[in-house]
Amino acid sequence: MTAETVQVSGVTKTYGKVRALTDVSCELNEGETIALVGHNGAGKTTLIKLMLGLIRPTAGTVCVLGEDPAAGEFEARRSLGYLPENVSFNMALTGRETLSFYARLKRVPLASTPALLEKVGLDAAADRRVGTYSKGMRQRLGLAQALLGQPRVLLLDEPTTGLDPALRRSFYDIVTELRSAGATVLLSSHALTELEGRADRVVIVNRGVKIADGTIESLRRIARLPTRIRVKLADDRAGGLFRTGGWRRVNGHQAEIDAGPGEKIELLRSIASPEVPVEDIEVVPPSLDDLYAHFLGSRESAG
Ligand SMILES: Nc1ncnc2c1ncn2[C@@H]1O[C@H](COP(=O)(O)OP(=O)(O)OP(=O)(O)O)[C@@H](O)[C@H]1O
Repeated sequence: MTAETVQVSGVTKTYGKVRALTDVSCELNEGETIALVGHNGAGKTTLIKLMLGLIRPTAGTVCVLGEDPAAGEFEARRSLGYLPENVSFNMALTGRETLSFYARLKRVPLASTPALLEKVGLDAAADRRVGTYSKGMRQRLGLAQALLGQPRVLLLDEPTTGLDPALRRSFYDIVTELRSAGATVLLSSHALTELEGRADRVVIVNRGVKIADGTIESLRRIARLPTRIRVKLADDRAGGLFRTGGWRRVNGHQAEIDAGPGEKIELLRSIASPEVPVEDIEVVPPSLDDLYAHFLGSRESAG
């Protein structure tokens, strides 16, 4: 069994009259990458700040690496890495000086910083002032700071904002490496499409309430959303294809249908018939965007 690193139990957090989280419970495990997904203001940053011990829950408990993160002597703090949504650095310092500053704060050996700068692709720019860095470079410096001390739990708030596609890929390569080393990586994000295939689990929050929590596969099973089957026909003849109701012609050579749970295999068999001049078949399962919209919609209609 995998070990639990973070445990949030029945947490409610209010800021004055604003209720940011209501009775949220979730566990994060070792070697797991979790996507924390929700609208603006859903409560994602609040949840991360609670895990960091920057704020205290109004009700409920938070336990990180066996300790209360808001306690004065939170020993496990050095095993936590955090990348805030908006990284702000002293513009007058160089990248190397900035990272050394954080290494001292975290009591991490300074000797570990050059390798981190290299890991995030900033070695060549390490002696330039941060004020001359692009947004993506600052984001990468933020990531290097979060990686100081080989954290066991990494909390990354909107980490890929400002990164171009190549940098995003190298960012996710780093995340994969950390996960393999047993770290818990929590990524809060709006960029749902890029999280597919990268997150082991998805936690969806809406207006401070957790509305879904599971692997993408399990959420697909629960949501029972249709899988889209798209076929490319070799010519204008559709053969017996349209005998099955539900098909839509996309254009002269393409048609698609939404297959409900349990219908997919039967539909694929009917397409495989020699009567149908199929050139290509594409099977598109519901995306994370579709699942998110589904869970949000079912919550809204329930309440
Ligand atoms: N210090 C604060 N004082 C008062 N209200 C706050 C405070 N911090 C957050 N809130 C409110 O709590 C709610 C949750 O905010 P939070 O920042 O956790 O959301 P979020 O999901 O991270 O949003 P975003 O995606 O926009 O970053 C919002 O209504 C926000 O306005």
